[in-house]
Amino acid sequence: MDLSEFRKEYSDRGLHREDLDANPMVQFERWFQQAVELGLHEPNAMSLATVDATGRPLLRTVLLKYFDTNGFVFFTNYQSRKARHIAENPQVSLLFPWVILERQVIVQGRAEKISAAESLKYFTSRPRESQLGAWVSDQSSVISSRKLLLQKLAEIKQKFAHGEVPLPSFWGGFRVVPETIEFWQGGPARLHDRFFYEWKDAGWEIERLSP
Ligand SMILES: Cc1cc2nc3c(=O)[nH]c(=O)nc-3n(C[C@H](O)[C@H](O)[C@H](O)COP(=O)(O)O)c2cc1C
Repeated sequence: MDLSEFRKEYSDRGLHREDLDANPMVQFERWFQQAVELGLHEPNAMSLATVDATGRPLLRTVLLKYFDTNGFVFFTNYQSRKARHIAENPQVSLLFPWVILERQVIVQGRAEKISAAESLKYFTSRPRESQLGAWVSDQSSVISSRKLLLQKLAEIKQKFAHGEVPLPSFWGGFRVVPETIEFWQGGPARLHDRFFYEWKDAGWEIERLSP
């Protein structure tokens, strides 16, 4: 299938140096809020790239659950493939594909496990079904059938029939502490605007990159 005629001209909305906040997390918050206001489906869905011990990269989607000046936090199974990669190499990359806004944000940084207390705070805010689901899935391992998962769910439901569902020791959050963050805004004639923030000696430096 030839897709060479799939071509869109981008608007001249532009991104100007003087409009950027000195702190990329503040800039990210602005863009995130605009994505929410536009009604984007799952604006907090992001691609997470990890690298295994042999240097092979792998991407998957995860949901950003909160962010602040310390970084971006997502939740997962600590025994999953992504968690194994992070244990071998904590350098990761995140990508927010806000294509409908003619935008993308790319983050490079280090992934760090958050504390169990911080994970618990989020875990208790989840619906009970999601809490039980965390117990059921031995994420990224091979399973012979879906039936097995449903059996396990029934067992877990019985086990935790009364009271609160405890936080599994194998489940929690990672914080991606950003080292670089790039904001990309599509422009006419493929002359897009790109601004690259890099953390250097206790401060953020900003450079414009050629599209
Ligand atoms: C929209 C969307 C959101 C997802 N959110 C998460 C998430 O927040 N955490 C998670 O562990 N997996 C999430 N997943 C599933 C992951 O993409 C992936 O299949 C899973 O984490 C296993 O990845 P791994 O085997 O590389 O560790 C999501 C998938 C999609 C499509």
